[in-house]
Amino acid sequence: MKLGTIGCGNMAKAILGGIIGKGLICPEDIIAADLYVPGLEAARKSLGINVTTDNKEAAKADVVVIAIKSEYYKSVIEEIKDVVSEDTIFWTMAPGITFADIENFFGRKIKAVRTMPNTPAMVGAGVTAVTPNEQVTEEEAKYICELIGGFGTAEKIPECLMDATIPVSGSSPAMAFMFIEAMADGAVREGFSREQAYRLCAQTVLGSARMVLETGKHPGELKDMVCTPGGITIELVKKLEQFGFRNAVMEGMEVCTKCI
Ligand SMILES: NC(=O)C1=CN([C@@H]2O[C@H](COP(=O)(O)OP(=O)(O)OC[C@H]3O[C@@H](n4cnc5c(N)ncnc54)[C@H](OP(=O)(O)O)[C@@H]3O)[C@@H](O)[C@H]2O)C=CC1
Ligand SMILES: O=C(O)[C@@H]1CCC=N1
Repeated sequence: MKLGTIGCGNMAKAILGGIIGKGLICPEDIIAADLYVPGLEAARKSLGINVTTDNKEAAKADVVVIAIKSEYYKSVIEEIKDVVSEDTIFWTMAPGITFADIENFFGRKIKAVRTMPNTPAMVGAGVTAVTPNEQVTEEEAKYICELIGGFGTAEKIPECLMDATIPVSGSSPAMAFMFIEAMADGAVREGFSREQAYRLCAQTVLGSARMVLETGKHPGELKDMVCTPGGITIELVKKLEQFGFRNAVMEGMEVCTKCI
């Protein structure tokens, strides 16, 4: 299988790094198109892939990943639609671009898979929401999920939840990084070095996330295990609630979805 990407920015490079690193597709069978030549050259050097400034070249691949902003989809599809065959799997990752939009831009039915990846893909720990359209066979959907497995895990969801997934997993690394940064600021206030503060805080978040995934216990139960009766952790919980911690998170997620 040959894979092409249109757009070779942060997400495309993260995805390609995982797919190549896991040996799922060799670099020689990958071609990335972008307008930004220095970025393409850097990707060619670091990943060993073919690069081009001609989107049509990348669109001739069997699987075509569209890793550009939502607002460019219409014009890019206009540019490539004649070289995209009925067997091509068109892999999207842009907020708000629906199957109906894609069909409308192409003016015909095509095989499409909508995804919402996230940047932890850069370290092979991404989670990607995925939904194939009716033209994609089960075998093809399985293959795309295998490729996604190169940079993390895949979660199949219905198309109606795709936009709601953005604040849940697509954008939420930003929230997680802000949380780690805020914790580290608190640690620095107490006298820790930045380096040690980031290690302590990031490892704590990583370990806590693993507990949720590996114990299967409710996060509230895990939180309760930290809160010694009459102890000091429950004071921390109370203070966070007083400042609207959960509400701030949910409000942020709501506005993110509304912006799509
Ligand atoms: N970053 C993230 O965490 C996530 C991003 N996404 C989605 O993935 C997509 C890509 O995002 P991301 O990688 O962060 O963005 P980047 O800006 O890092 O990469 C996009 C690349 O596409 C190039 N580009 C723009 N227009 C064209 C065009 N007409 N033809 C070819 N290349 C073009 C850009 O060039 P130039 O800079 O010159 O415009 C840029 O190099 C977006 O739809 C985003 O919403 C989804 C989930 C997570
Ligand atoms: O901010 C954005 O538009 C993209 C979508 C999900 C993460 N980043």
